[in-house]
Amino acid sequence: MMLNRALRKTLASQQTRSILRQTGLRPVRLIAPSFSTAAQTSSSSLAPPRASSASESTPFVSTPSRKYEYFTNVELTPSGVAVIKFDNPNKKVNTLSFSVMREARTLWDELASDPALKSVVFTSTKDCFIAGADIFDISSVKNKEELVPVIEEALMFFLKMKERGVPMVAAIHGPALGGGLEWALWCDYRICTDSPSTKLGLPEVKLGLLPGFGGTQNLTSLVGVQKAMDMMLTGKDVRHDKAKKIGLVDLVVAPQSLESVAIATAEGLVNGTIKKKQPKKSFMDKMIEDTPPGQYLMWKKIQEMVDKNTGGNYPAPYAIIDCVKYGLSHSSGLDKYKHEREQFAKLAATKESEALIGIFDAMTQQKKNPSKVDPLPVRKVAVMGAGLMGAGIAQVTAEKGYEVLLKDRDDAACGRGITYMTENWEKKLKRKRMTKHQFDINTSRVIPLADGTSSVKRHFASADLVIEAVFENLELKRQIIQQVEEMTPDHCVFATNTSAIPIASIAAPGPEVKRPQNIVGMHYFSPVPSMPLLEIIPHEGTSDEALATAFAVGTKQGKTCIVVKDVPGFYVNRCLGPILVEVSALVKEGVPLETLDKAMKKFGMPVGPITLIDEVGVDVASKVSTFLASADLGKRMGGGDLSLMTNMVEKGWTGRKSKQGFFTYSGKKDKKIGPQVTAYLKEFTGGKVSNMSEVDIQDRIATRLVNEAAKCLEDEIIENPVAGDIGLVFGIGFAPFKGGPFRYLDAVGVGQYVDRMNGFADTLGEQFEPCQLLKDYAASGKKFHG
Ligand SMILES: C/C=C/C(=O)SCCNC(=O)CCNC(=O)[C@H](O)C(C)(C)COP(=O)(O)OP(=O)(O)OC[C@H]1O[C@@H](n2cnc3c(N)ncnc32)[C@H](O)[C@@H]1OP(=O)(O)O
Repeated sequence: MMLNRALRKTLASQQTRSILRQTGLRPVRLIAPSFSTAAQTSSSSLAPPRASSASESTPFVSTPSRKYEYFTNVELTPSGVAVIKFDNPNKKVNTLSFSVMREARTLWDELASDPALKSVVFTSTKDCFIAGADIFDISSVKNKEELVPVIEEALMFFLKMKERGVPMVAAIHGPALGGGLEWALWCDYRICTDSPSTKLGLPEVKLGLLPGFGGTQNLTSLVGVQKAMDMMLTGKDVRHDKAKKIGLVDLVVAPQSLESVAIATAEGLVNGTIKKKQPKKSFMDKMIEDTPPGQYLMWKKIQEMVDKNTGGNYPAPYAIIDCVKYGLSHSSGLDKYKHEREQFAKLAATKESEALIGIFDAMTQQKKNPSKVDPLPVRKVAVMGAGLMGAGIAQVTAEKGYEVLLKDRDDAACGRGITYMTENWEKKLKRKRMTKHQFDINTSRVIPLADGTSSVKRHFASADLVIEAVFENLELKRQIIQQVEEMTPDHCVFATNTSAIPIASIAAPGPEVKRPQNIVGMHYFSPVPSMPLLEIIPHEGTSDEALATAFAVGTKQGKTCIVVKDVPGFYVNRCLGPILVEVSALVKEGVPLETLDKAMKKFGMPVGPITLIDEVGVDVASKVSTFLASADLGKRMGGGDLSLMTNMVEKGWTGRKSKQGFFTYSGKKDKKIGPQVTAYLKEFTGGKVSNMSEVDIQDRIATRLVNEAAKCLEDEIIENPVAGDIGLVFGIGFAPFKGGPFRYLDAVGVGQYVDRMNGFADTLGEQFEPCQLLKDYAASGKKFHG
């Protein structure tokens, strides 16, 4: 959410443009990226004096074995700096679990009583500062009211540390998220590294929560309302340069200098050579945040954005707004923190939070490679086909450090692919989501190769993985395999990006295919750079190595991977089939298109089904649904009239791309239902108009989707409900606050769901009959998630 930009736009339109030019867009000076550079400007307060080296430290606790479970032995330097290092044993990241917080209190009590203590540095032994409060501890508390005293204890602990009156420095390398950043916000000085892994953020909103360790208050005082709201309402993290620019950190250094600079800073804060920074606001920010008209506009804009983005379905953003507003009107005393923790506990008890935490858990679980063997080492990836799909795959592959060959039939086709990638990277560069250095490296990693280029064979001779993204044509795909097998080494994995052709047919042994064991399906979603899901489809003969390799590369490309069975539509499109039929049935019954879209947006889908069809293309939706209708889904594809879309394709109404689908598009945002579509629908429906209730529309579409997901689980097309949830949330945007189809079933109650489906089956037909698995769960009262 570009809150700042939006507010500036509003204010600018109110005769403040000149002020904006003079003040609001003034460039902010960035800090030198490493300590060595900072040290050259030694008179600046940004350049701390040389640190007493870590090797001069004397052990504070000189036990031979480790004294604390979650911290390394704390050291006190000769100048009285205590270096406290978070170090969760046997875990990749540090979290603030209940036990860590308990031990932190004990540690502090011991440390604070030492008169030699002059200042403190908090840092970590891992490539992670702190990933936040422990999400699983929060989930494990059944009665969420019990979280209030737990958070109160944490707050008392932070206050107690502050009361000791010694300067505290947070030395951050790697993620400092949620409660981790909140810990740093209690410190007097924050230093972070310029490593790409360093990111600072308050992502609690993504878990349906709010920052409960004082974050809503402390972040707002530090960086101002607009920037704090932007961070807290979107949950997005910021990198070192942005963190410095907005005043979230005071200093940025190279990782190798972090500890010594932090110690030197702590010493400087004690002896007065370094001053604690006071938050500063630009003139424009003061106008917006500190004047009644500015505040009025600011809150109006924030409210509008939250309403638009959440559809009223997510309580957390509203609670965050409430806490910040409360804090601004109760700025002194501890009331504002009390209010914050009470709101936190309320949110933690919501079903939305439970669902969103479920998604986090599922995403984490899906990062684990399910294969029994190690993936093959992959250095070079060849992408066949430089269309939208191929270029997108090449882009995400190059971004993650692989060498990429982008092959197509001629220079023009390769050029289009390269242009697509370059334009995307230029956008990132412009938005400061990528440095010029990264841009240059990425572009240099991709080698375009047109058919017939003399070096093709040489390049392919060292490819470890080939991903094919050409037309959906079985013969063509097999011809490509033949070419590739001739040029590549024996270990090279061949991944086919198909949405419709069975992997088994592509990999069937024959003159074209000699290494079927190396073939696996990798089904990407379009547009590849922004869609988070990847379906990985082994056929019966796929080797464990090939599967493991596809999974590892997909995960490294930033995708959440689910392994699915080789059946028509795989998982996501298979579930989409029954929805498309049901949409055609509802349209045939005379439900207006806008009503359909509105109902499903209210259900929580990011866009309604009519808009979705126009966006993916009426031709694509029509092809998928007719393909699935002729596949093995039987009665589950019944009950509609797919000529709705095939007629449209014949008319050339293919959706947004042709400016004419269900809607007529006249601009980026302008769309309406034109007279030709109204006339067509009149003919299609026989003039019927239905005033079906919103709930009935939602249930008719949702039941068919959810039933198909359950049938996929019954038929072992997906491995478990976790994969089923993540697949539909990330693949088609199934309401994230419902947590996916299986969490949704658990929340509604499978028994009730089955009753609803049976009711529809009685009146509308067998396409609504619940699958056996749903009937079994309804009978036993079992839940999909524990
Ligand atoms: C009042 C305060 C409230 C809060 O603070 S709520 C929590 C807010 N924090 C977050 O939402 C951050 C969540 N975590 C992440 O975004 C990522 O993780 C990281 C960026 C920190 C690291 O990513 P990567 O390097 O890819 O590792 P990985 O596979 O995601 O996680 C490694 C292990 O760490 C566990 N983990 C990560 N964060 C937390 C957490 N906040 N609470 C509990 N566990 C966490 C995972 O589950 C997994 O565990 P396993 O290895 O057993 O699968």
